[in-house]
Amino acid sequence: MSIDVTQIGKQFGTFTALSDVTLHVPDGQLVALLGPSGSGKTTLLRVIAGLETPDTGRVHLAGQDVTHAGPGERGIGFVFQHYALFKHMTVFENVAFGLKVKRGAARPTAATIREKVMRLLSLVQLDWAAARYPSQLSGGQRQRVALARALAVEPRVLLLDEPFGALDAAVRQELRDWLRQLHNELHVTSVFVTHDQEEALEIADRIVVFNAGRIEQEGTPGDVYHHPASAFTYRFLGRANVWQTDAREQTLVRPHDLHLSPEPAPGAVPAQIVRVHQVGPTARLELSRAGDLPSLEAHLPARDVQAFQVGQQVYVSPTAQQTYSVTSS
Ligand SMILES: Nc1ncnc2c1ncn2[C@@H]1O[C@H](COP(=O)(O)OP(=O)(O)OP(=O)(O)O)[C@@H](O)[C@H]1O
Repeated sequence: MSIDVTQIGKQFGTFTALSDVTLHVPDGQLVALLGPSGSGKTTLLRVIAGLETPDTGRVHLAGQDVTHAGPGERGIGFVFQHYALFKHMTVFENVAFGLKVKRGAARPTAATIREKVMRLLSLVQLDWAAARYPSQLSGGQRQRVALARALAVEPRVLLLDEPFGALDAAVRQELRDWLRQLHNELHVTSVFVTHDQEEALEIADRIVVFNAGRIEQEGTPGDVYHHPASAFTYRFLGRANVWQTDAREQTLVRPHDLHLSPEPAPGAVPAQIVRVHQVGPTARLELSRAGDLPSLEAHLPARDVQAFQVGQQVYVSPTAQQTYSVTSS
């Protein structure tokens, strides 16, 4: 089911949480809302869910105006950062809950509920844990139960608010891959809030970058990463060096786009290696430049770093760069 939000504005007192936000999410897409803390991502998710009423603008689901419909009328599933499973219920009962509380004819038979819950549990690879309690599961497993529970009522839209935020890096990675796979199977239109750019770039069909209550840029992961329209997006999507700056313009370079040579080369500027930090396949070098030019961070494949050492003078040139007018940062 497609989602359209049009010119949404939302104030909390004098604070503007959302300003003129217009967004189209086509049916079946997985879209990431990406931005710093406080930029309005969760507020937009809550507006789509009907948990927050916008001051201005409209919300349409599948072309139908739901701006004033309650959350229960929208057919939306929600998964939050902190898995709110019922502690006193087994995994099976947690997933079955939304089906059991349905009223009258909408309530499936016990056999249908059982079959559906077990199918969902096998989809999230937790059928073996049906009789366990949440306290007997890891954080990642609990989050998968939360997702199965949200899917049980067959939502037309799935909203995920930092669903893996509380988990450690390895589990996050595993759940990312798994969520992407699940989405490929189910195609439920999904909106996913994160402040982790890698997470967004890896799993989303489209990325919407938020900055201070506004949409800064939107596009495919490739679009926003390779063609950031502003210094804000460039900086938010990865580490950035200020190569050159003046009153009007600023040139930014990614650490892996800096080329280092022990010998002078055309276009290369002298710098001194201040620190070499090598863990894993990539080495990080800190470089200082003469005068008051900002220092640089360069990333090299670990096998290339042997040629360089702390204190050495090197010559640095960018292999790719982006220039922005200073007002856009
Ligand atoms: N009910 C509320 N009352 C007052 N201010 C609020 C309320 N809800 C959100 N805000 C403010 O609106 C701003 C946007 O909040 P929101 O939660 O949408 O940001 P976010 O981008 O999701 O941030 P985070 O990544 O930290 O969750 C924040 O400054 C927040 O303090």
